[in-house]
Amino acid sequence: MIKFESVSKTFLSQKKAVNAVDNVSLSIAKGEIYGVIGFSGAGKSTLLRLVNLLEKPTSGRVVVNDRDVTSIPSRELRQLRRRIGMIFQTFNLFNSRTVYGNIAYPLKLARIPKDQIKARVAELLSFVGLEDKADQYPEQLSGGQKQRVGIARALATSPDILICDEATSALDPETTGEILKLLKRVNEEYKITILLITHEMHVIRSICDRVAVMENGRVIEEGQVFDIFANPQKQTTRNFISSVQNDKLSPKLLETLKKSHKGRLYRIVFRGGATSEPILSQTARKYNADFNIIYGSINELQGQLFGSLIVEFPERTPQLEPLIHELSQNVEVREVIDHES
Ligand SMILES: Nc1ncnc2c1ncn2[C@@H]1O[C@H](COP(=O)(O)OP(=O)(O)OP(=O)(O)O)[C@@H](O)[C@H]1O
Repeated sequence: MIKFESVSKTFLSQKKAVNAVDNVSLSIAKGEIYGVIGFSGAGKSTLLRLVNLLEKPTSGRVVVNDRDVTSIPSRELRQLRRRIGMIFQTFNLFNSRTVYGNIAYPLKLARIPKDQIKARVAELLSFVGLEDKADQYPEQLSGGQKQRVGIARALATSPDILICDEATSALDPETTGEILKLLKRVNEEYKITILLITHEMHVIRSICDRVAVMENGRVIEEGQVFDIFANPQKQTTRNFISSVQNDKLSPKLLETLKKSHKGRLYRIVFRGGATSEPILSQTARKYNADFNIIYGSINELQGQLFGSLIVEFPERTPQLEPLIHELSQNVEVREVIDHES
């Protein structure tokens, strides 16, 4: 559906070359929600803009719907762009047009007859839940409502692909959740492939099937969201994950816990299958040991359970070493000695 083949994009800025996208190869399948995450300046926006040729690659190929976008004539490019909807962090609505006018705009450009435009806009307004706002202007809408208009406008020409440039970054957490649910519906009900960029890991965790982590123009890690969460390879990825895991101990909290828990502290990481088994209690019972769960979180991710607990075993536990050894056959176990980065 979308393929980046050894794609690079270099900008010349004050006579210095900036490799915004550096030899990226990615393949996004039809029907997927694919997320690209990275810090500011990682190259995400540039990568996204290569899909509809708002930027031209310096080298490599970008293939969309089996066509190399860099080599197609401009008339065909216009047609291809109708197959690719785009939404933005700042919504980019026309302030002088009503909600109706904004959504109708791409249909007018495509010379669709007026009665068909009316029917399509009505359908889209109902889909995004703004039936009663057709005659209002963007300035009369909340951020979430503006993004709904942005989504309706992007869907107007029935695209196959929706690209989202930090679509929820300007919204509060509750509105973000609503917009992400709407994007999920866009994907499921209209079967639209979504490519999104974000710097927020919770966006990836909420709706993406696969994720690529970008740093300095390169993809440093890529895969199924669950696999990346369960087994991150790079420190940048770990940092993004810990921003949503909420189970890392700060030095201050560790100090407090150690004051009130004098035993040995272990972090036990659960990934997928292991969470459905009572491994911890079974193993502790076998060794006749007590334990105390003192901190942690278990979340759902792509239908699987995932998370970690910090467990205290009393210092006097008689067979602690074999118990920990047996536990670590099934789950990841590590002693919490110092604060964790
Ligand atoms: N038109 C341009 N001319 C010169 N340099 C550019 C241009 N566009 C982007 N860059 C540079 O390319 C690099 C990647 O920028 P890009 O906007 O793609 O990153 P990003 O990950 O989307 O960051 P942000 O989230 O801040 O937008 C940055 O160093 C940026 O300064």
